[in-house]
Amino acid sequence: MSPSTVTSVLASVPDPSSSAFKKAKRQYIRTTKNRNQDAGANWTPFRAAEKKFKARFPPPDLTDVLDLAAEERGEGGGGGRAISIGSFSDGKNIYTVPAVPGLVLLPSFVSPDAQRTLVQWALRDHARHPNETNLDAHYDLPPEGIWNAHLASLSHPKDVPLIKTKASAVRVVSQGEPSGPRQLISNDAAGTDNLYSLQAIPKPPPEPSTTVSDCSPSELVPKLRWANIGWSYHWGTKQYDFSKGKGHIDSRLRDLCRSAVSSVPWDKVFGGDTLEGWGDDDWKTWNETYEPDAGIVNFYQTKDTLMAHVDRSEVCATSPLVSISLGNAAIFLIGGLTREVEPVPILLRSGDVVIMSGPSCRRAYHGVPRILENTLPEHFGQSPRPADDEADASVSQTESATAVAAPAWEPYRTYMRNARININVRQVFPKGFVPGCQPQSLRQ
Ligand SMILES: O=C(O)CCC(=O)C(=O)O
Ligand SMILES: [Fe+2]
Repeated sequence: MSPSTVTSVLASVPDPSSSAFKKAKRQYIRTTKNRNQDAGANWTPFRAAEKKFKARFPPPDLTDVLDLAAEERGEGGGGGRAISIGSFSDGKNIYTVPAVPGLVLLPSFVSPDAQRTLVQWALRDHARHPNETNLDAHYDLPPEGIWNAHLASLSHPKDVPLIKTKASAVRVVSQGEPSGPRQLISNDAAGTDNLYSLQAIPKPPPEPSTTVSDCSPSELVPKLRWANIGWSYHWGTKQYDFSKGKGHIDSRLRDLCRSAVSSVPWDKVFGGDTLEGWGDDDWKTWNETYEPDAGIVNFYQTKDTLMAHVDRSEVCATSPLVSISLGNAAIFLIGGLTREVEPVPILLRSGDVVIMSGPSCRRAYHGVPRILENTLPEHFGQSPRPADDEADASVSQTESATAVAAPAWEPYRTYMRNARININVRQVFPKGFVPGCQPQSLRQ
């Protein structure tokens, strides 16, 4: 990483004279006083990397983080770990990372205009009924969704109805705070062979927390953590609940994902492969068969992390998972089929697209141990072009005239100052398949 990149990224790590740094140091001394010096000896390489990047004190050394923006500027941020396999007309590259076969990185694929549109889409149009969010288990949310209730409360501050909790007087076992980290639940990998037994597993609604209280929409907005799109993901069992039907996937998001997938020269990614572990479907047909049908919108506050996990609930175990980063930058770790594989740390900036594809990468452990504070790009200070509300969010490689700041954008900017949004889009089923048909239909 070049000195200029190091400086801009390290701006997110507290300065040693700041009170945040001193507080982190005090906390570190307090919590490590009685710690066994060998505590880290049994950590897997993945766990050790998570610990390193999560640490508030001492602040992590980011020198080895794969930074493709620096690579694009010719400053060598890839350290030889990423290979360009193609480029767009504006000169931006498409990269693979040989250590993780099937991983494709498209830095700055989403234009600043489209990033702002996607942020609006995620908060305003997506995190609301009928899509499920993490808050639904615990609160009676208004039908217009928590974000629109928050906007209304900003316009009418004197008349803000409280959001009521769902917990009844009966004591129930809490499943944790609504804003807490994701639970560690081990789930069976979905496939054509066990789809029907996985469907039969009971998928009860989550228990409402008894430790939360009624609060205003604005207090709840920072507690938003995820929203489902398309097929409904059941977080308790980590399996899809097809009985709920297939939710809508916004056509602009679908087109964006399809354009990312079709821009990749797949023969350069998998051309030398033996096709072992691929099943029926392989990369040669993705231009016709790739069809996103589910996804999770992740909302991170800058202190949040996402622990190591494998996304194994999709029947399509090799087709591309398209992951779009918006807002503050993050460290993304991706390793291999077990936590024993040393992960590659990758700096993901707003507008970057990660594609996880093929049998190794789709089942690789990955996670987000750190969001980097104060890395919101400047263009989040500008409102989208007026037409963007309805406009196509697809990649416009040519940036439009600077937008005039509009009061309507201000709440989004304020939210994004301390946030990162990740839109994680998956293909659960082969194109055209409808669950509930005979199992054989998957194999035709
Ligand atoms: O936030 C990210 O970049 C990754 C999210 C992720 O891995 C997931 O939603 O499964
Ligand atoms: Fe994931």
